[in-house]
Amino acid sequence: MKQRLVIGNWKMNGSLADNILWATHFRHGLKSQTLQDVEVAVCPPFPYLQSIRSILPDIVQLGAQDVSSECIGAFTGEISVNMLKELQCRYVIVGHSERRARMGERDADIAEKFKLVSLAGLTPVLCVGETEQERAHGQTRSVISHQIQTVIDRCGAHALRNAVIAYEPVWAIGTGVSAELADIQSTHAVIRAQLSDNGLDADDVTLLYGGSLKPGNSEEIFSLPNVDGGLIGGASLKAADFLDICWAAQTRPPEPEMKSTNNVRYQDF
Ligand SMILES: O=C(CO)COP(=O)(O)O
Repeated sequence: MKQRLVIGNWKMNGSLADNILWATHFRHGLKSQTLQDVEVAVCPPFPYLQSIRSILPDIVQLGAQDVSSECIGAFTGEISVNMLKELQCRYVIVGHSERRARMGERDADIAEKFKLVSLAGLTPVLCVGETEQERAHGQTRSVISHQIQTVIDRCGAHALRNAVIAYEPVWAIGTGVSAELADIQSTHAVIRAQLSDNGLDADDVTLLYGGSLKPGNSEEIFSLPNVDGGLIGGASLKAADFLDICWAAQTRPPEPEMKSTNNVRYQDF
């Protein structure tokens, strides 16, 4: 079975002190049991990348929440892919719906970012998903298909090999209401069909679900045959919750007593 991937996207949350505490708790929590068949990554805010890297064990990968579509030069406030590489990022999120909506990022900008990330040898995490309105108009498939096709047309299908696509229905993000299992399953199947129409194998691309994924629903979502893991926002902000999601992603589940249902396990740290 394919290794699952669990990525925490902290967005613009926490102070330096909070995030250092999170990483310290997570490191201690990981010691309680070896994670099997799961790759874990966290995407802290840019200024904290280096501090978090220095605390987390090497088995936890670092990711960035965004990247510039330019390589170098007079682009005030931008962060290049080479800078992310220097900071030991392995994953780079591109096209998150919050950036599409609030920063006006278009599919073409996102495809450019995707290209730079893959050329740099890092792994792009392409976020796709429909808004509430698009869903109500029955446009889910066409929206997602366009988001993916723009990247394929700009970068070539081969660029998606070993890449990650995260299906994040916009209406499920931060709402506490995740998509129905059947909808996740069918949308992921549609994405896989599009990838295969473009000459890719089903296993070439890691397909994540994101949107109100939490300890209470992660096990059933990860059990869907087309889901290779999750991209987690709110529930990644508590180390204990994120750890529980990581345990749930294991293909061989942990012993029941190793699972945490609250933060008690961390009181000593
Ligand atoms: O946007 C997300 C991850 O990128 C999902 O956020 P939530 O898990 O808070 O719904």
